[in-house]
Amino acid sequence: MEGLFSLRATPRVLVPTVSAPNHKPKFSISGTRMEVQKSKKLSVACVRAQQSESKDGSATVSPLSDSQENALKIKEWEVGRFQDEIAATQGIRIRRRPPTGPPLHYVGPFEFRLQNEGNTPRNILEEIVWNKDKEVSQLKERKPLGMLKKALENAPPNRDFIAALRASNLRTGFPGLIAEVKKASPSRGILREDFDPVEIARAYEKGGAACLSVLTDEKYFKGSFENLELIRNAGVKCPLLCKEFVVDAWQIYYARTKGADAILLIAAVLPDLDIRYMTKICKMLGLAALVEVHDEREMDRVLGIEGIELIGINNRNLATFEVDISNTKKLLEGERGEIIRQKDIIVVGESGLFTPADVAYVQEAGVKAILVGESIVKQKDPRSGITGLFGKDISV
Ligand SMILES: O=P(O)(O)OC[C@@H](O)[C@@H](O)c1c[nH]c2ccccc12
Repeated sequence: MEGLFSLRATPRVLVPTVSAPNHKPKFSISGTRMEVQKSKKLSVACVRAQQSESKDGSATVSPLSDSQENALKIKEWEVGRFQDEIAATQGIRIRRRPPTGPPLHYVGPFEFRLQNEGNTPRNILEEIVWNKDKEVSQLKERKPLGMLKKALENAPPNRDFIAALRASNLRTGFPGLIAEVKKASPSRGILREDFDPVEIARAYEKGGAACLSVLTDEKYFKGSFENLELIRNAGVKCPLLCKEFVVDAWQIYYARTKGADAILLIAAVLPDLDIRYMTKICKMLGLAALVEVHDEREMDRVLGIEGIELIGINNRNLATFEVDISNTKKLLEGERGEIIRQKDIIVVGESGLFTPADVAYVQEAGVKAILVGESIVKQKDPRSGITGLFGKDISV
């Protein structure tokens, strides 16, 4: 069941036949293999191509009639509903895109009407995801996957993100540090006015960071892929995490072409099937996947997925911004901690870490790595910010 209605992250999706009670499409697209696209234009084009393929394989383009376009819109709307329903069964409350409401002719005084909650995101994470979804569909049109795949040949070589964390943990006896190049956030506003990403990255490296995290979201975090590329091309040796809101596998390829060594996958946004599929793509591309959870349910989902090597526990709830570092401890207690040790998964304590006592607390809870932004990026000299964070100079 789950596999049938995979999200648009999945390149090829079997669209189920669902009959609309009051609408009889004049043609059937059931069983058609098509990519579920938000962009109606693209989907229409896709079905058109399917439709027009003749027996001898030659393609002729025949325009869709109004009723065919309507049938397609209904399918798209229905698939969108299924996606949200599947996500909801996994406790995911983030909807991938704004509800559009059923096509007009699909509702009526005597027909059933599904509620359209309106186009207002329920929280900041949902708003970011909706925005990202739009952004990605536009980018994809300019740089289709085929083009990205070619660009991979010229991508900078991969560095081993997880090995760097393990090595740093062994070398210093502290959790390996992923230091975040972060200019701003929706919860904290601007963190640093004089923001030179390369200078900050170099300072982090000198200060003993094992890896770096580079925010690439522009709208909410004032980050960019340009920053990622600049840092990568400046010869910084620490492996780089692309800190993005991934809603589409296309973004993983894109991150790799820009020199990322790891990418973030957020369990509050991505259903299990997406996480499975995306971690496989990461492996194929030689990227580490940092799978982020923030509550027990997300942790249990992720622990049930084969092949997960790196889990981040976010102490900040991305929907409410509340920060509580005891979250890391809570999620590592008991059986969960046991499974993590057995599977040799590296856990990263994320967000809200400011002092040596904070670091000791999450280390005691079982993390082998930490992800820190605000407390070190705000220091005049981020290098000494690292020394302050650990209460010790950890540089090589
Ligand atoms: O600045 P802090 O509190 O040290 O947090 C860093 C990092 O954990 C945080 O930026 C983060 C964790 N997960 C995210 C997901 C998206 C955006 C940002 C984040």
